[in-house]
Amino acid sequence: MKVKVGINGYGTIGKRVAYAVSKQDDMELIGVTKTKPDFEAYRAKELGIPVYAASEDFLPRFEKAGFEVAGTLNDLLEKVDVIVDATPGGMGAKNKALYEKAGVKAIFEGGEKASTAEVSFVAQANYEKALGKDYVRVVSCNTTGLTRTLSALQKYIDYVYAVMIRRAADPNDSRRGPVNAITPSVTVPSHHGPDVQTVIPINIETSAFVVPTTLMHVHSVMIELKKPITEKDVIEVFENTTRVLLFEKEKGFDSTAQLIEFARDLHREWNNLYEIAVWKESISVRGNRLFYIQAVHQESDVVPENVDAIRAMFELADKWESIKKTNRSLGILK
Ligand SMILES: NC(=O)C1=CN([C@@H]2O[C@H](COP(=O)(O)OP(=O)(O)OC[C@H]3O[C@@H](n4cnc5c(N)ncnc54)[C@H](O)[C@@H]3O)[C@@H](O)[C@H]2O)C=CC1
Ligand SMILES: O=C(OP(=O)(O)O)[C@H](O)COP(=O)(O)O
Repeated sequence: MKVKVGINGYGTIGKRVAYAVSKQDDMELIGVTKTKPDFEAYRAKELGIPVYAASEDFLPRFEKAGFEVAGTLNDLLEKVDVIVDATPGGMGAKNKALYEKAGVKAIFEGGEKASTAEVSFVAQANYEKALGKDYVRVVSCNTTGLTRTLSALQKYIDYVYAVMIRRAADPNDSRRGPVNAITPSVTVPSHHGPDVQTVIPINIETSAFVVPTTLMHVHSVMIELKKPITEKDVIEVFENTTRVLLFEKEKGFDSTAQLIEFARDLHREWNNLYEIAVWKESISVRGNRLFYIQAVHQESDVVPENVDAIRAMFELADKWESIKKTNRSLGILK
């Protein structure tokens, strides 16, 4: 059986999840919704993806442009087993009633509150919790990044403090720019720590800043250790952690710019870097404190999580079978 998947909200995350779903042999991409017939809608059509109007209200825009849609969101919901809601943050909670009415399972993204879904999800940390569930939230890019590395170190953690240096906008988002400022989240701790706690039970606080860059987020992580671990051990843990890669400044990875260039050199679609990038030299143990610095490609790290969430919701595979299958299909290095 192939799970029939629809995508509501074909933006930064939605189009990448659509691509990833189309790469799975146990899933079928049935269609995507658009609010307007822009270049992304035309490109989807060229790729053979059925395009639906996000609601009846948007139909006149498509009619005016002579863009033939396959129907509206309600028509799409009749054809799918699961809908991935990748609409702007907060909209998913409002859409949930439509999904419930249609009897369709739904995945929500990190812009939604944890209470929107039955479980907040990062595959390698809590895949089993999503088995058979109807509503799953794939947590935000930052929460996914923190959870990937912290879950690998969980047994050593007494307390975590992390500083989140967040990109101001995605590369295609000219509405939020130009920017020339650093914006602190003045509510300390920022929402990221509590959000990690929706996935793994650790003691964590975060503070956050938005800076004028579009490429990636960077996290400076400090862990107070419950039991000793050496730098060599931490390197070994990360070497053996899926969807986490070590990068060396020594080899020219000075900044997020070279990490993105690396993804380009791999000929990754949209220069996606699905893996969390940890700077190897930044891993430092001083007394009972462990420090490291990592970067998160906000546009893509949650994409494999959406695929695994679908598998868990339909109980198509166990955790490692799903993670390995997703990794292979997207060229994730380990
Ligand atoms: N961009 C990022 O860095 C990340 C975003 N997320 C989360 O993913 C979700 C989607 O974010 P993005 O893809 O960045 O947003 P986006 O703005 O790039 O895409 C949202 C898409 O939804 C469309 N849309 C607007 N109103 C709609 C409606 N009523 N019905 C259907 N579609 C509608 C927009 O036209 C756009 O194509 C949010 O919850 C966000 O917090 C999660 C991880 C990273
Ligand atoms: O949705 C996101 O960014 P955005 O709300 O700035 O577009 C990213 O997932 C980052 O979100 P977070 O900083 O709340 O983890």
